[in-house]
Amino acid sequence: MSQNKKRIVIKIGSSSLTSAHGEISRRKLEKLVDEVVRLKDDGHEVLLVSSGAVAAGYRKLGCLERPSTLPEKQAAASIGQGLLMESYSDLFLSHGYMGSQILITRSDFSDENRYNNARNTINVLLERGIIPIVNENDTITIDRLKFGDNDTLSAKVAGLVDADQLIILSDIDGLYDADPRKNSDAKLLDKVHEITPEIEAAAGDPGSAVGTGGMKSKIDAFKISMASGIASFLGKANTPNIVYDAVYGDAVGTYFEITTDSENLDQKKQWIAFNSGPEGKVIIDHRAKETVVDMKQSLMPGNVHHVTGRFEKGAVVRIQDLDGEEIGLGVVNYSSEQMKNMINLTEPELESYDKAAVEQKDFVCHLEVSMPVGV
Ligand SMILES: Nc1ncnc2c1ncn2[C@@H]1O[C@H](COP(=O)(O)OP(=O)(O)O)[C@@H](O)[C@H]1O
Ligand SMILES: N[C@@H](CCC(=O)OP(=O)(O)O)C(=O)O
Repeated sequence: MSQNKKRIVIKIGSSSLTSAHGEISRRKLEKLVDEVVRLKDDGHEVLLVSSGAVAAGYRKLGCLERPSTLPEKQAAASIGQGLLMESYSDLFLSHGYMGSQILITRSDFSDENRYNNARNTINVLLERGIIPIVNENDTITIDRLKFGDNDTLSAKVAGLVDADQLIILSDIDGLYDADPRKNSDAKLLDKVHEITPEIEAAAGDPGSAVGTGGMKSKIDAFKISMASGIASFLGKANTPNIVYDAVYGDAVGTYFEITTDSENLDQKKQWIAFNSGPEGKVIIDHRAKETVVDMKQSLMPGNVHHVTGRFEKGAVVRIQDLDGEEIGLGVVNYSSEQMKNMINLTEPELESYDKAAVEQKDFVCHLEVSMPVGV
């Protein structure tokens, strides 16, 4: 990749793509496509995470307003996703570019092989100049297994493809220090280096009937992107040239900047922290906690106090202290049964277990990502 060529992930929300009647607005789609085309013409790689399937489909399903039951939303998405892709494909082709559809479920990401496979596929598309268009596979995913909103999905996808920038477009021109609907004095924050508890408290619910995540889910997304070392931006979708200006640093909106102090989890740790879905718990005492967190050493078999749940070697588990406080997540080198067997062994007896229980390279500390990991 040449010095100025960037890999950019752009997420656009339902409210920014649909008309007041809830159907896809051709004008809004054209504006977005025009901006993506400008970036492509400049040589950048662009991936879109586009919402809008439910909003685009519910009227054609015969519902007068956005449905609230899961089966109806899924049926609406089944209609709307096709319409959405048809419009994107037509528009990109009219500029000489090709779009491609990628529908993802959370279980695709919780399986490390499928996660890596998704990365390889998307890399091929991006390297060949295609514009991958990602959405959650709404039609078949059951509620419990949903990403739920496309904000966090976009941050996870940005991490997956090792993007240089994540741009989230919404119906508001950035992050305010209070919910602007409830506080007329709320001020736009143009730069954020850290998601503080104050910022979390200021982030409220969706601003429209078609939006799902609100500012809360955007903040969760920015926590993920920042922990993954990805510079990010939040701005208003209908501002002229917003995407282009966001890439070149001149846009009105909120820039989430990466500093030298920022965490920059490698891809394995990103997968452990944000995608894996932990299976059981390994409980350790306070001395072992110091070893793992402060001294940054691996967790040895002798450090394991007890385990709960069943897991196999290679699983991701929650690591907690004796008070039940979450320390982090890690990949275990032994199954739960093996760990239960090793607990009452003496030092010499433990010598037959020559591997760490959890290696430091496979451990993500809760503090490193300033959020409960594995959610
Ligand atoms: N602190 C805040 N700063 C900006 N917007 C906020 C804040 N708290 C709540 N919001 C609301 O979040 C909305 C954007 O989220 P959402 O409706 O889910 O949009 P989208 O469909 O673009 O994902 C804004 O319209 C705004 O009303
Ligand atoms: N996957 C759903 C959108 C879910 C979602 O996050 O919506 P939004 O809050 O508008 O970004 C759809 O395409 O309708």
